[in-house]
Amino acid sequence: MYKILTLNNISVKGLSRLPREQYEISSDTTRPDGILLRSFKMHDMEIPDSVAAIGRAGAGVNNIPVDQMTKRGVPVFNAPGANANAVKELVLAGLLIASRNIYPAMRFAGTLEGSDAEISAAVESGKKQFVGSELPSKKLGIIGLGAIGIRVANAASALGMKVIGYDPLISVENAWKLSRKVQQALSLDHLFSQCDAVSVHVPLLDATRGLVSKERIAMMPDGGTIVNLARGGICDDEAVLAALDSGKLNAYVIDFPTAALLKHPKVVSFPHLGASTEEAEENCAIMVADQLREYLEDGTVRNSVNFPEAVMPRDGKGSRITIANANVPNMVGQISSILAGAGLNIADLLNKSRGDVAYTVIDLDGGVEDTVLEKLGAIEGVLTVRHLPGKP
Ligand SMILES: NC(=O)C1=CN([C@@H]2O[C@H](COP(=O)(O)OP(=O)(O)OC[C@H]3O[C@@H](n4cnc5c(N)ncnc54)[C@H](O)[C@@H]3O)[C@@H](O)[C@H]2O)C=CC1
Ligand SMILES: O=C(O)C(=O)COP(=O)(O)O
Repeated sequence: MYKILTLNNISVKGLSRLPREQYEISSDTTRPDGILLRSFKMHDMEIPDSVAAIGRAGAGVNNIPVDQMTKRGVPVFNAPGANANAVKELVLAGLLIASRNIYPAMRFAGTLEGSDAEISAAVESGKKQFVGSELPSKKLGIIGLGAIGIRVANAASALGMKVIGYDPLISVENAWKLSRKVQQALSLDHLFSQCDAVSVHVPLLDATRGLVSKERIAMMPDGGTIVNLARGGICDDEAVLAALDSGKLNAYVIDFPTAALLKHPKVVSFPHLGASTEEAEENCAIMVADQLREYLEDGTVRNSVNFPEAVMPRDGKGSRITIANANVPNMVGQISSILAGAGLNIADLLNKSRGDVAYTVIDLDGGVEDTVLEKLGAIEGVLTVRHLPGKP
């Protein structure tokens, strides 16, 4: 029986991918084999050494101590693209809320009292305070052309906006998906200096912290909008607030409000709502539950943020061993010597590496003794050894 600890509410459709006769799922289990979570902050948590894998039902993994898990040989999975449409829709909503002054206009309408005739008169005289602008008159800069950025760029372009994107690490697959109308920015400064609105869609990393800075905001045309549904910290909030006060910026759309941001009338705050749709919650939970199950049962690695992709078909009968180790020379040599020394025949073998981690999947013709697993675990640099018995 595998034990799964949930640290957030995970969609039932996702959890149902883990059969109850094999999986015990609980929010307070001890010694779990796997963890499923959304935005729970794991950095201050003691992660039991029983944990073999972690599944993030979403995109961002800055709430998970990924480096620490890599050193332990524990893969962290996420659900790339599974909530991207939900975020795209909220970005478009944010742009429209800001450009049409929808929030103050709704507040104004909500305060009106009197007869229908009086309300009608107040509506007609009051509406001039909320005159907005239309999206096609604006140029939008997208920073980060991943699952979300691509969708925002294509949708904004289809709505008639001029769109320019910046992503020096764009994948070939994503580049193929980008509308031909989207221009390429050669640098961040090139993007900021010509965009009325800028939307960030990068992970929070050392390299992206404070990316929307005082200096870059100063390059924008007056009256601009910043949209940040990516993570708090990517924009320098103090610089944004100062630019809102001076009129340099007209609006800041944020999914990660702080006390200072909530007080400002030009800030459009959402309560981290980007991925909160039934569809996205289900998509993410299903994707990550499937990946966690495949890893626990077969050692397959798909969509990990710290492990190499490793998919080796399995006939199911023989034993499978998986080994995560430091990515140094002669590991496969040492592993196969130990197996040969124990008289075990390797039926199939896959070895992949990514950064500091290498991962080996070995199918054996027969079973394997615990003493052999102990010898494998004792090789210097080996992080984890898992034995996945054959299935009938
Ligand atoms: N508000 C919400 O509920 C949600 C927020 N997010 C946030 O959005 C982020 C992006 O999500 P996805 O598009 O799904 O991820 P993704 O991994 O598909 O795309 C990220 C893109 O950023 C690019 N990138 C990385 N560093 C960069 C840099 N320094 N400059 C420019 N581009 C850079 C990468 O090349 C990649 O193309 C997540 O990491 C997460 O923080 C994601 C989903 C929901
Ligand atoms: O997927 C992401 O990165 C998100 O920010 C979504 O967070 P959530 O799962 O809604 O807590």
